[in-house]
Amino acid sequence: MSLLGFVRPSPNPSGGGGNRTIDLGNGSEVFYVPRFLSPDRSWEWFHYLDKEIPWTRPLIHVFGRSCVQPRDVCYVASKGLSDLQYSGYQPHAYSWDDYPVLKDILEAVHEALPGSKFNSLLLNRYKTGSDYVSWHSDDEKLYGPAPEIASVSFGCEREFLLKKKPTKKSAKMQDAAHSEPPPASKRHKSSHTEQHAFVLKHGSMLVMRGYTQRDWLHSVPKRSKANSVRINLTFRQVMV
Ligand SMILES: O=C(O)CCC(=O)C(=O)O
Ligand SMILES: [Fe+2]
Repeated sequence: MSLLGFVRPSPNPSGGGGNRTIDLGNGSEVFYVPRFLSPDRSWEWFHYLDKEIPWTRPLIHVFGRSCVQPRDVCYVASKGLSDLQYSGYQPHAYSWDDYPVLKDILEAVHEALPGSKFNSLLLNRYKTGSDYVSWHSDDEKLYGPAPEIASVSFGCEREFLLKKKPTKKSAKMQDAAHSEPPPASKRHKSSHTEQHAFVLKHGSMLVMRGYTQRDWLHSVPKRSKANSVRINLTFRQVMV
């Protein structure tokens, strides 16, 4: 444990401490560190973030429709980067200097992931189990072709799902099958159902690497039993 209060990942990434590396195939990988930060420090940071971050719930545009984003968000970025834009929404970029705790968390992430140079951060707050993020990938051009994304979670545990994007071939097969879903016994054979689930713990870090954004989708679905606030920080590197 360092002064910053975080636990270094073990030298063998898939070894002790519950750390898990999942090889998703074709150059995609997920690395999960359940005890990245100590619980006490994580609660201290949770309360700071809950209170001090200027959370907003913007109007976004998806599939030709406007809707309120189903969670609170905020965006922090270094000066001089290209603007982030998603779902017809361009968030205001706050400065790291406005929120010193974010710099401490960034330092902890950089120390744990040698070579990483994150310069932007998307913050999410899920107030209840009705808040969620639907299936998507963070494949915006400004992150480059194979971005590393580090996601740190605080508060209520929520499920994080990953599923493979349908390939052109499997999409065609689905079209041919029309509306009837396949019988349960056949479902596992479809590439659509290749899926992984993680329960993201208070103080944990999950890292997506390689071609995960190109080839996989991820989501945090609604959960009626999740009855307290979860805050999630996703660190990214905008290419300059
Ligand atoms: O809340 C999470 O764990 C994921 C958030 C996410 O996927 C995103 O901000 O792009
Ligand atoms: Fe994402």
